[in-house]
Amino acid sequence: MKQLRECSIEELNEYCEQIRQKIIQTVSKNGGHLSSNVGAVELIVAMHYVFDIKNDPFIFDVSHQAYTHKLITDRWDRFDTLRELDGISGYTRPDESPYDYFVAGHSSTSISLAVGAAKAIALKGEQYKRVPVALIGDGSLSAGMVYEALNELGDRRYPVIIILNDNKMSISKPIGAISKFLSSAMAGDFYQKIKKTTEQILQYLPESATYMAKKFEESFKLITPGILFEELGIDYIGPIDGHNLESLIRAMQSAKGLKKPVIIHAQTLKGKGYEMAEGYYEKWHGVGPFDVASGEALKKGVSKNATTMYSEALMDLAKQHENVVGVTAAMPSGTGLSPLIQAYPNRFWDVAIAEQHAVTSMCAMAKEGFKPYITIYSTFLQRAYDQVIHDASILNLNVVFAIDRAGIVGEDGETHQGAFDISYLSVIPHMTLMAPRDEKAMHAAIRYSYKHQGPLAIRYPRGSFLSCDAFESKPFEYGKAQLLKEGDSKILLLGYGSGVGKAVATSKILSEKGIDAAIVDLRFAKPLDESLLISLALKYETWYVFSDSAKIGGVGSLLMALKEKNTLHVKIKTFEYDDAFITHGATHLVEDRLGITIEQLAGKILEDIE
Ligand SMILES: Cc1ncc(C[n+]2csc(CCOP(=O)(O)OP(=O)(O)O)c2C)c(N)n1
Ligand SMILES: CC(=O)[C@@H](O)[C@H](O)COP(=O)(O)O
Ligand SMILES: [Mg+2]
Repeated sequence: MKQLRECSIEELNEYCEQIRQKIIQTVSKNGGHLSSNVGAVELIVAMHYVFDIKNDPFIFDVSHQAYTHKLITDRWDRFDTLRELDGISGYTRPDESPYDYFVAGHSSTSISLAVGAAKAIALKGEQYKRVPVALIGDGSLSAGMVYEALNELGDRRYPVIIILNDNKMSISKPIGAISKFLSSAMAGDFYQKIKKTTEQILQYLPESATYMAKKFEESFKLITPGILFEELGIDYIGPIDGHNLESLIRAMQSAKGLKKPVIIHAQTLKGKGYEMAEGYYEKWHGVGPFDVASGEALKKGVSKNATTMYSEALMDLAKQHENVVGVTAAMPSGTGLSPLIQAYPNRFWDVAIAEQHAVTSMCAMAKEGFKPYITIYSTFLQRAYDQVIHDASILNLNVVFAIDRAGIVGEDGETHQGAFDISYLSVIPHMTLMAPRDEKAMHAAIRYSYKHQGPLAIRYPRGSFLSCDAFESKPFEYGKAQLLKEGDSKILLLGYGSGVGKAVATSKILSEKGIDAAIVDLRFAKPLDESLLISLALKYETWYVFSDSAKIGGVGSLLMALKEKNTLHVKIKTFEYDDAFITHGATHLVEDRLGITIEQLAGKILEDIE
């Protein structure tokens, strides 16, 4: 394969087509982020053509759109292992390739990384030999962290190239003034025509007139999105066609020559090159395996997932109580809030990728007497941790954190696992933690949540619960657990949330071996049901904890504290996650790697008994 820079535009376009087909074929088999990636092919090929991957930091925001970068660098042959356990990650990972500058998965970090890299480059005296290049999408431009970075960059003026991939989509249709501003009319054809006409006139005018004409063209920037960036001290180039390699290469070369902060505004079509996905389709952002010809999903979800259960339960509550409101941070379908936003557009909002704003704005609504449901993935709530403490908990406000994707999420890997919410929330005064074990319990939890006083976190998994139908569903009562079954042995299995189903399944394996374990559904991790647990300690001396969460600060450690406080004579062993980030791959394979499948857990208990 020739070096990119030796290729003609025709050859580069051909190469883009090969890359696009490779992405479509691979994602159709493995699943992954389709429309973001096929829409960014020319952008990334042009980046590699103009900039030096061995020298210039290539920084991909979220990096879910970086498949082309992986294919160009050193991973074409391994690309069919995309998102598989021990395979290529769906995000950039420096431990996967030296060409991946930084890890990503959470949005809007790229410009801060570029500013930091630029500072380091300047301090090392490499300022004009290396330049950070950040690729960021229009959706990711809505998060506050971007403006923290632009604020400094525009002032310090380090040479940094920002490539804005504006496909007028986040996961779903983007909301907010910034996306409206980016797609303001003047950024479209009219401005391009004026620009082209100006350039044509320029060719025939004497030098002196050129200056005036240049000023005339510059003045038009005042009515393009460029004004936002130019006023912040960031030079603006665009808007340009993000699928036209010649325009992209020319823009990137001129940006590189400016040796100052520049943003290139490239307009692309999300899903470009796979017709069914071209345009504004939320469903083609993150997909499971699908048939390329028909676009049909190959794996249909069998049982109702926890997200749908939550969505239905919240809809019931919203119908009953007008003061129920809620937000999502740019994930209306992923969190199940779409039906509520449609049914009650004045009470449920998508606030864009703005988790901190989501939390704090809902705290003001709670202060005003509303009952907000802040609906957010466990991993993305990490972005608003201070707001949970500072704005929701100190005032002991009646806000509900509906924490989706709690536990192992699978192919998204380290940056997305919902491992830490129990640990990071249980330490906050006034915070209550609870978790339903199945659909009936989800409805009961949401009914309970409405009357709960103070901040309340309800966690539930990606996908569906394991069945617990054998046991009666009871209304939730503050701090109360539910003893599901007594046992003849001295063994007690304590489940929390999705862990209850695992405890139930494990107990079935034990009973086949003649071991009759008791099972308790904790229902609350904070506060624990102290009186019940003290009484159970008298009968069951060995406790096994089932919770999809990190060990440190998790349910097991909360139980250890209760044991210490009450001098309980019990041995406690938790099956929560060790102190390590959890890799990507199908959840059941990852759990097997961690040794926490039901069969493995039953085996560990049997080993202890022997
Ligand atoms: C902090 C954070 N919140 C939410 C998400 C979920 N998320 C992943 S990609 C995405 C949309 C990004 O849109 P854009 O930047 O326009 O990229 P595109 O997919 O359109 O190329 C969102 C909301 C995330 N990765 N990080
Ligand atoms: C890139 C990103 O962060 C999201 O697209 C995420 O992958 C969605 O996860 P779910 O598939 O669990 O909704
Ligand atoms: Mg976008």
